[in-house]
Amino acid sequence: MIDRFRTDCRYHSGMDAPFPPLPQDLLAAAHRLLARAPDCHKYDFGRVLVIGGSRSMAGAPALAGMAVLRGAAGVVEIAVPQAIAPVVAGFDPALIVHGLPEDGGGHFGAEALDGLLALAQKADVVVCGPGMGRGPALADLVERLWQSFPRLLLLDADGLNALAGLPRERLRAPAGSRMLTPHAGEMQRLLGSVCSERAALEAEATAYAAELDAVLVLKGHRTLVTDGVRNQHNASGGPGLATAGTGDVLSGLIGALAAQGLTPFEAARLGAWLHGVAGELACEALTAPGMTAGDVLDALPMAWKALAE
Ligand SMILES: NC(=O)C1=CN([C@@H]2O[C@H](COP(=O)(O)OP(=O)(O)OC[C@H]3O[C@@H](n4cnc5c(N)ncnc54)[C@H](O)[C@@H]3O)[C@@H](O)[C@H]2O)[C@@H](O)CC1
Ligand SMILES: Nc1ncnc2c1ncn2[C@@H]1O[C@H](COP(=O)(O)OP(=O)(O)O)[C@@H](O)[C@H]1O
Ligand SMILES: [Mg+2]
Repeated sequence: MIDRFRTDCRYHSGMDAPFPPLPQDLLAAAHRLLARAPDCHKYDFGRVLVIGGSRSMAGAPALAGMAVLRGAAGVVEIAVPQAIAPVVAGFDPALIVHGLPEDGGGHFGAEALDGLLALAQKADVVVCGPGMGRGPALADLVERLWQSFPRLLLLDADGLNALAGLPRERLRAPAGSRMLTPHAGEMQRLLGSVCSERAALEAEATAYAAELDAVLVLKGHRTLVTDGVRNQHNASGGPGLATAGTGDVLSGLIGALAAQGLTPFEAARLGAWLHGVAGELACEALTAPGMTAGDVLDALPMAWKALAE
């Protein structure tokens, strides 16, 4: 019964090792993150800005922000519409939260754009989209970030929905590295097509990543990480991750790894691996039906430990 339960929590059942091995080429990068100098300080580990949230979705940017910290970046700032700022800050005292002007629907308003771009200037990585909703100013925000932010911009959730509404010719000249983390539904929206077969969707996603010169993480069972040329599937994780908010955790985690100096392709692959291992650990402790995204966050320290071993 116990063995059956353990294998239900992961999709590499049948392996002897407790977790699927990390691909060899990521080991050196992973161990660089684990080794900290005695005189280090938080700004050695990068700053991430999370932009997201809306009146009904305060949890998504909070989960992403917490995953930035559990992903070992030194500092996270979270920018949200002002009405939800106290709620988001209440998730954890380590979060720095900025409230920006909102429209009547509880999304960022047009007056928030300059403030958001100013906050981005200090960040090594911007994660934009979790819980952001679909307000009228958001396409403009994403277009301006795409064209002007000179470091890694990671778009997830409603950041991707805003991107899907922009003509592709306006995305030709990004100012820095770009990463997209869609689930299958968001990927189809980006492509503007319905593609229900996974292999065909992966092929289209790869071509899309190449066209945009972006790293793309197509999430789900055996998450694909592609930069349009290199394609890698993640081997960790399992069905316990099919619960609200786990994608928000992944976006913050990948942002944190990139802020610590991993390349976007490395950060996406290591992030997917750690996230999957944390999902397996949470599932083994709590069952797939019983676990939540907060449990994945709480299991991330043990996933780091698995990496260290
Ligand atoms: N506590 C919170 O504040 C939470 C907020 N969330 C936010 O909710 C907003 C909507 O996100 P949703 O993920 O619901 O997406 P959407 O509502 O944009 O898309 C969901 C649609 O895509 C379809 N779909 C096809 N393949 C899918 C797949 N593999 N996974 C999921 N859906 C698939 C679904 O059937 C559904 O029709 C985002 O801003 C997201 O960040 C969620 O992350 C959940 C938690
Ligand atoms: N059946 C599954 N097997 C493995 N991983 C899964 C499965 N279902 C969902 N996941 C993972 O859970 C996360 C869900 O992300 P997403 O759909 O964006 O959720 P949300 O928007 O609610 O945060 C992704 O990392 C995805 O790979
Ligand atoms: Mg999501």
